[in-house]
Amino acid sequence: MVKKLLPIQTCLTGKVTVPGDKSISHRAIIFGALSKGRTTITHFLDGEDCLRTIHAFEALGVTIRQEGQQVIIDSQGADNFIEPTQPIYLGNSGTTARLLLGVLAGLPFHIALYGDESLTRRPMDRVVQPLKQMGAQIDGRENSKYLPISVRGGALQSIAFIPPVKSAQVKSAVLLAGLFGNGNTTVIESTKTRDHTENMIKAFSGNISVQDNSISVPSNQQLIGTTLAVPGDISSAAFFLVAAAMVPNSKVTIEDVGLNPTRTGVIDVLQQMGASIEVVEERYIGGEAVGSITISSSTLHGIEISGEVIPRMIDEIPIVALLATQATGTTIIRDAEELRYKETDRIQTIIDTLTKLGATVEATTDGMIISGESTLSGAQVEAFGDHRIGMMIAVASLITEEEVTLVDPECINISYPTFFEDLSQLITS
Ligand SMILES: O=C(O)C1=C[C@@H](OP(=O)(O)O)[C@@H](O)[C@H](O)C1
Ligand SMILES: C=C(OP(=O)(O)O)C(=O)O
Repeated sequence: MVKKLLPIQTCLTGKVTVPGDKSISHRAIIFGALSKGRTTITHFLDGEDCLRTIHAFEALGVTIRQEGQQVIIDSQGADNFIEPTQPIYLGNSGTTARLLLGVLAGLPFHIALYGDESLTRRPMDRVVQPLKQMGAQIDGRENSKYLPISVRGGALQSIAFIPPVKSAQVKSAVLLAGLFGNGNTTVIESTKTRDHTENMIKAFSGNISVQDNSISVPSNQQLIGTTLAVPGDISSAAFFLVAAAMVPNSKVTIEDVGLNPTRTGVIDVLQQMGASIEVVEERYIGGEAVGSITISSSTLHGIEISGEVIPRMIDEIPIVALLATQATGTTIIRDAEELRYKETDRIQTIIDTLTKLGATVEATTDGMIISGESTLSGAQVEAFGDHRIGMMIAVASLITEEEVTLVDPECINISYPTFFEDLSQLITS
């Protein structure tokens, strides 16, 4: 399919609530399935990736009822899981693959996993290596680096692990496996990554200790089902934050959005670039800060983006790169090599896409250099099946001189099925 996207004639105004956080939605299903009793989730992200996590736990015999954004899980915990007779399909979802591997490592089953073309290219050895160290038998393509992968799990040994990559998925996989260990499992991070797994273990009445960047979880815990409201996804909100900052005379408020400090790097970076943003933290749900963000069109300048902020905004780098094309001066992004291991090599796909739209962008090994204040032009562009690149193109099309044709808009359903409706609701007629 192709979608024709017209430049905006007016501005963006109003309020919007974005769908539930993808990372929290995945974890709510996983911990609901591992717990005893009923878990009720509201504002669940009804996107393709999170549906893969639901299907994986259904394959393990868990009863899950989904009606749009409400999900009810009835489970008796992992002791009652059953061995699936068919391989489990993970679609495009890296989070499902890596967190599920952590759970399967502790189950007395033989289970095979496979994914779509993109997921089949993404590295799994980052979780396979520590899980093997804990005692799971795992076998996959190219020395267990890639899917398809099969797991023979069981009783595990608890370990202390320092992830070689800055990844919440790796941390979470090891902590999940730690629940099936024989003592305390500890993960020590060099740079803090999103901490939704830690918050959720507490929300499900579990024990976890967090001291700076060292996280320890004891084994043999009985998690208890709970009721959870998922905050809006700041990674989805970022597309509207950038759109409002770029399009003259705009002012947009995103309500009920997650403001967990391990995720708000995009707010810090937009502020440093000169954006006029007001953040109001209103409440905590399940250990997660929630509030509203208001942003107005702003005069922007280039900055250097590197270091500890990178994991706090890793999925927002494509849309921030677009914003940098509209800022004066140069923006340099460093320490972001992890972008090469996402749904696409995002350093390459950002460069290819923005260059095709007329921007001046250069790749480096761990980031990019963006020269500011380009006039963007219309073109036929592809998202390469990557939802974040698809939404970046849609936002770029608001300010191009001519029409943009987006070749594969359906990939946006992976994380934001109602993206185009929510965007058009903000466009003032
Ligand atoms: O833990 C998570 O839910 C996620 C962690 C990040 O990946 P890494 O852990 O690979 O950095 C992020 O890019 C992904 O969208 C979701
Ligand atoms: C990288 C992403 O997700 P995942 O790793 O779950 O595929 C993303 O949503 O941008």
